[in-house]
Amino acid sequence: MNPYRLYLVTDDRQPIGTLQTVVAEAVAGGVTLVQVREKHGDVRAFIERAEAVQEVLKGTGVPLIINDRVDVALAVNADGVHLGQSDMPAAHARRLLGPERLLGLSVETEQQLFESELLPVDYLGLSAIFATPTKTDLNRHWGIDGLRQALKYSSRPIVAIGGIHAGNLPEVAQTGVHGVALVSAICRAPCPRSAAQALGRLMG
Ligand SMILES: Cc1ncc(COP(=O)(O)OP(=O)(O)O)c(N)n1
Ligand SMILES: Cc1ncsc1CCOP(=O)(O)O
Ligand SMILES: [Mg+2]
Repeated sequence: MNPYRLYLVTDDRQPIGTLQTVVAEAVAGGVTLVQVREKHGDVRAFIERAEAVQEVLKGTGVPLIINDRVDVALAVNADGVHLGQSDMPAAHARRLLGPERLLGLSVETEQQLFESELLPVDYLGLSAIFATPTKTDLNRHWGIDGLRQALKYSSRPIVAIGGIHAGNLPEVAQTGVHGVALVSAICRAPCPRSAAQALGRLMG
């Protein structure tokens, strides 16, 4: 099974109850991987929210990924970590996480894409495909052509992220990308369950 196909990244602005409801609905709608992404609270809040999501995921078979923080992933015994370019280096993270946990890395430039071939990571998050209000500290976007080039070059599974929704997902899926990661198209949907179902169908 390809775990990257429909990858939910949580919205750190949602209260913990909403977070749990969104994750439960999204899993019912077919998401294959869940990342807890916290950019504002302290480490205690991060752990609390990660454990709240973990409770929802229990028994579903959907793995839990922690954004940025290897210590939080180890503390809650998560299934993996997603690292950015200024987080702990991938080799150090791999040593701490062991060989089994999933390790993802964001790549924002061609140079980072080339370097990633030598790193002990399981997948790449190609960041960002399109501009998005969810993350505004990115100054360039891969677009569909950039995504196609990255898929040709990389030996790793690629997850496309940034500004993806039902309207543009067909052209993203057409590239043959391994997965798509989404925040607002699921978390901010009136019904996260049917949004996930519809997005999953578009992924094919
Ligand atoms: C699947 C996936 N891809 C990319 C990112 C972005 O990570 P990063 O560049 O570290 O930025 P933040 O998410 O930490 O703001 C991601 N989180 N997930
Ligand atoms: C976390 C992240 N990394 C690159 S773009 C992005 C935000 C994606 O959010 P949305 O799916 O709402 O555009
Ligand atoms: Mg990060």
